[in-house]
Amino acid sequence: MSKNKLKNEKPESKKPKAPTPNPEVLKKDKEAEVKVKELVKDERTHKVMGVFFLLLSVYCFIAFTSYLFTWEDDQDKVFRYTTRELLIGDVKVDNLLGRLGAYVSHNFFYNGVGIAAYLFCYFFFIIGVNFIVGRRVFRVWRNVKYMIFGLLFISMAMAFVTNGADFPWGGALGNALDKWTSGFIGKTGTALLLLVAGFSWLIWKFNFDFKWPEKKVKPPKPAPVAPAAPVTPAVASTAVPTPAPETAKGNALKGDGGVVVIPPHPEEEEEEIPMQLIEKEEVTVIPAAHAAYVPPVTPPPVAAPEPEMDMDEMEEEEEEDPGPLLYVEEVPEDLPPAPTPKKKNQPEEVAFEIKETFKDEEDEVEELATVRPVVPVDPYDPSLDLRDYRYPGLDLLENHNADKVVVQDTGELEKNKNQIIDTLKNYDISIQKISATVGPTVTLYEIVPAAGVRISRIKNLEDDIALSLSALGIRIIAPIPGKGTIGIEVPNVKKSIVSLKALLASEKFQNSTMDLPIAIGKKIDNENFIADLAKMPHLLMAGATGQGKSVGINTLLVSLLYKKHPSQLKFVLVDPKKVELSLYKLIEKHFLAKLPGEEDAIITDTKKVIHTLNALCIEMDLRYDLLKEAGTRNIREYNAKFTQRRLNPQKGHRYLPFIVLVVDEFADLIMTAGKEVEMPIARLAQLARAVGIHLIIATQRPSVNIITGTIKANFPARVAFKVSSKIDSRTILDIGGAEQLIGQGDMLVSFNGELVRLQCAFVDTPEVESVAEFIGNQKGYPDAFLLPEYVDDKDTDGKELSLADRDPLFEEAAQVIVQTQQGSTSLLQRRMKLGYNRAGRLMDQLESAGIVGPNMGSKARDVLVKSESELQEILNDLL
Ligand SMILES: Nc1ncnc2c1ncn2[C@@H]1O[C@H](COP(=O)(O)OP(=O)(O)OP(=O)(O)O)[C@@H](O)[C@H]1O
Repeated sequence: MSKNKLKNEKPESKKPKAPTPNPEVLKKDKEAEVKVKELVKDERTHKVMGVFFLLLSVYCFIAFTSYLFTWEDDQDKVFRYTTRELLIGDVKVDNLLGRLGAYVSHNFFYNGVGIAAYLFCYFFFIIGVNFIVGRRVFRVWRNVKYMIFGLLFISMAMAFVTNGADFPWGGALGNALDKWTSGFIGKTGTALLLLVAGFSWLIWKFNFDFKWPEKKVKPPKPAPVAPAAPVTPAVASTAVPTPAPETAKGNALKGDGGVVVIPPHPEEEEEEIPMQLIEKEEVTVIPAAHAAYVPPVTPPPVAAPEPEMDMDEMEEEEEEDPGPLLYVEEVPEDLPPAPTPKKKNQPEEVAFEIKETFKDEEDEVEELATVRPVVPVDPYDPSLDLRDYRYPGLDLLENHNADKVVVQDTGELEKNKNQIIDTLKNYDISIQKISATVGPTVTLYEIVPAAGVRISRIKNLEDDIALSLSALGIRIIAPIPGKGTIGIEVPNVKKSIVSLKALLASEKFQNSTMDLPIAIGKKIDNENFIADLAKMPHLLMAGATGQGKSVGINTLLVSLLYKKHPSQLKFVLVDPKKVELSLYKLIEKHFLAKLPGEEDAIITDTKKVIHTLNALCIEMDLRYDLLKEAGTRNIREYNAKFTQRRLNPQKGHRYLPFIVLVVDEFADLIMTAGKEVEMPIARLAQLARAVGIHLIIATQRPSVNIITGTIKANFPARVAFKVSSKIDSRTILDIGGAEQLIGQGDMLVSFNGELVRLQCAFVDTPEVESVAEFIGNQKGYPDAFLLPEYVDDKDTDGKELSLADRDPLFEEAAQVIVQTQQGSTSLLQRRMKLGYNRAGRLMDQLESAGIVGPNMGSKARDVLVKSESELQEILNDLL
């Protein structure tokens, strides 16, 4: 904390507890506070615990193994001496790990569980691994159960088998169990008990197939008819809903999606489904005749068959699934498909589909029963698609010597203070008090003027004070909003760099729960300025060339990359300068969005910018439709509902990532495309906030013809680096001051009605490159996030009703309309992810082909073609 206060000559200022005009000055840096709770939650604490347990495991292993060879001598000593004498005294033992090793091993083996003590090494090991890796690699509860069983069984078995041996094979526990059981059921009974327990465990673990060879097995029916859903145990464990075929419709018991789930009758199942399958699915498999119909669902992307679950996994399922075995429940019709790759052990998500494999005489049961376990459902986790994604580490960033405290010359501070006082005195302005706050780039001198002094007088002396201090970039804030003081910002002779690394490492950023946290820089009092882009909700940046805009954009982008998973955020990058954002090409498959069919995700061509902006507008409209259908008001509520699986992906619902549009040189776009760019930007700025689309627009030339009133009105948050004139400053901030900045990341942020001076955090190009490389080297999505297609009206004008030039999606649209029998443009939009214009044109073409009737205003058009075969004939005729 580099906060210094200068004392005034006035006596009252010397009072130790004089009220400071600026309580902020005295504010402690909150980063220093370390709360125990946070410490416990801290990843590093977990890693330390992990290392501890791993070492404990190794320690026990060495001690135990050594004990196997040295027990005879060491046991003697352990018996001979008291614990105190043994541990503190000077007894010589042979155990590799000394007296403690001998003592611990003796207690584990002799007084404990004998050779089964090695189970503790295993247990410490799994705890250690779980802590270090930071996730449940080993299931602890399952292993605890195995441990308890293992300790009892192994110690007792060893005591029984080695009865009378000198070495404590079974330990005190084994001997006691053996003694009691032998007395109770005799030696033979104990042997049988141990065999039963041993075999039970083996069967439970490995589930051997005890098939009696001669047993007549009723010939099973051929494998399921449904082409997309073969009935195999693998499918049974698939976490993705599978389609029910058309034939199932005839047997629907409940068209509204209700499901009756009945455990199978053991006799019915026994001969046709392998034992394992029956056991696994006993909760969900039902005889087809009893099953209610679940409406067919679209097949999910092909999922690799899962290996069969072993009994442990089933056991886990049972533990985790408190749901009843028999229940009748409405299936929430809007259940999204589970994410791929699928999580093992997610019985709640299993959509099991079984085709009755044999008919009875009346051929009654030829149907597919689709059963969906209904409660409870795991929340949908969009990040599971890239479940192994690792967030970039802070080690990829540089400190830029930011940790070195740049000590300001106190002499200089004193000199400046005196100069300010003298200059004001020259104009007959006396002051009560003056204090200084040293920031990274400027020092703020706060003045409390004497009673009766008019603030405007001090304000008018800006140039004189600058002259007297012979410094550039002096800014006078009169008064400082919210305080009864006047601020004079004077550039420091020695400036310190604010490294992005320090900001990202700060507690405020690390613990932030903001939707889109951006670490912008440090305030004058060295407080970190971290804001939520989602709340801003857009950012307009201006600054003359070379003043830090590009660094500023990188700072924002890198902050977001450090906090967001690729499933949660997509960038649309517009870079007319072609070089500034090209580094981000590496993260195309993780974080970038682009137009379908485009090669490059970073847009440099003005024409493509227009298409992309319009595509974003379409995406915005589509998102609003989705929000409306879901009965939600914003992306947060919508995504919350979707992750709770209360929205049906079959109806077009999907998890909506935030989209951040970054335009590096807006002026260039406006010069070349004018209104064509301005209009979609203004639309997005006005409306896109609620649907999670946010804009960061930067420009070198903040003139009124570029930052028009429409644009300005929709960008409440604005950032100004140094600009060349007061007029530019007024254009961007509605107030002068940005022309007084000193460059190199010195900036003014106007946000929430406040104007704050910040030193922008610095991140260098090689750092951005290594972050992008780190992300880019990881497995990404198959392609960038695709925006909806946009077809320029101008490209198609005059052709639309000519069938020869019909839209490439014509056939697909016709099929959608005929299958659903709804002549609705918005249906086409949603199903095919199209913009309104294109869907409207397609509808007109369908009308010309006689597939739908004429436009009926707000009502859907009539569908004139009633079956797909009829449609096929029409399409063939059109060829
Ligand atoms: N926050 C910062 N801290 C320290 N130095 C900075 C900071 N931001 C920028 N600089 C310095 O200023 C130089 C120019 O910055 P930058 O490239 O971001 O300017 P620009 O406004 O994007 O310029 P142009 O419009 O010409 O691309 C950087 O190379 C760096 O040396």
